[in-house]
Amino acid sequence: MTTYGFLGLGIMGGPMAANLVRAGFDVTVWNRNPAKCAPLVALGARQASSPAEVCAACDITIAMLADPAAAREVCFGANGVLEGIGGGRGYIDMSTVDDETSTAIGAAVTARGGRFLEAPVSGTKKPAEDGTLIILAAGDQSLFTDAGPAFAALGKKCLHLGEVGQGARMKLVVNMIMGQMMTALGEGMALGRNCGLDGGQLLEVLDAGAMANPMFKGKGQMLLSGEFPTSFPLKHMQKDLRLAVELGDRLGQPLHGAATANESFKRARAAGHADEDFAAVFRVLE
Ligand SMILES: NC(=O)C1=CN([C@@H]2O[C@H](COP(=O)(O)OP(=O)(O)OC[C@H]3O[C@@H](n4cnc5c(N)ncnc54)[C@H](OP(=O)(O)O)[C@@H]3O)[C@@H](O)[C@H]2O)C=CC1
Ligand SMILES: O=CCCC(=O)O
Repeated sequence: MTTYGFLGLGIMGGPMAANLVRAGFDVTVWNRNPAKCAPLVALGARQASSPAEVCAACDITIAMLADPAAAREVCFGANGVLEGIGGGRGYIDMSTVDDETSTAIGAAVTARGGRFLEAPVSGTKKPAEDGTLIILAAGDQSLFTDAGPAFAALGKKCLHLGEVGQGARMKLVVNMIMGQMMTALGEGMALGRNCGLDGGQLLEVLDAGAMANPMFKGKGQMLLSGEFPTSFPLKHMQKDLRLAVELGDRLGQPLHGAATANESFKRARAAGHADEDFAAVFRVLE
């Protein structure tokens, strides 16, 4: 039976690794802060002391890390992925990173004799817990096939988008749209309230018409309550907008809306809302 490693047990990685254990897979976990391994070990996972140890021991290792810097450090750093990968074993990076980072990691893993797939996800904390993520994979086709049973435990939909880089690009485009939807809702709520409208009725009107969507429904309630319990940290959305704007810059593609949304998220991050849910961008819009 295929053995799995899991690197990065944050908001997303913790429940994803737990779903693999619950699905009956043999799972070995590692996290920079080792305390986060304890709930997984209690479920039946093994704990390793470095990414290298995980990659050497497991047929397929999955990573879910904060950002490009974290993904590079875990791959290229001391006792990192490259020191354990090889022999056709697989490495699947599910973190949201830029295409250049993913391509560099993929090339290094392949050069060491490993197989590489990028597989960022749409869906947040609850879908991670429920195993209903949307997996945006790209890269080694044989690894995509081999990891199919694990993807089935993690997600409700799984696409193979082509060469490494296409998964990262799809994820950044999707989140670029989502970030702008969030600032659009926040500005609408701010203007509506300032001109005397009822916020709940604004959400009711939106939900009844062509703009109805689950995100406005869920995040709209956060705007009404003024509470922003974290599913998707604001700092990560700002990172994604930054990476999307950089991608547009490389391609000479104007991204006026994304650049403006990025500035709002930067302000919110600087104002102390980095670890709140990304809906807390409302704080700097209201
Ligand atoms: N939350 C969400 O709704 C979604 C998030 N994503 C993406 O998934 C990824 C993870 O997100 P999420 O779980 O929310 O984030 P968290 O901030 O909760 O977790 C980040 C993880 O990265 C680890 N990490 C950070 N820096 C380093 C480093 N330098 N070296 C090693 N490990 C490091 C953290 O380790 P430690 O515990 O030690 O700090 C932690 O395990 C991000 O790329 C995010 O954009 C994608 C879809 C939805
Ligand atoms: O990257 C985070 C995306 C959150 C979501 O898709 O709901």
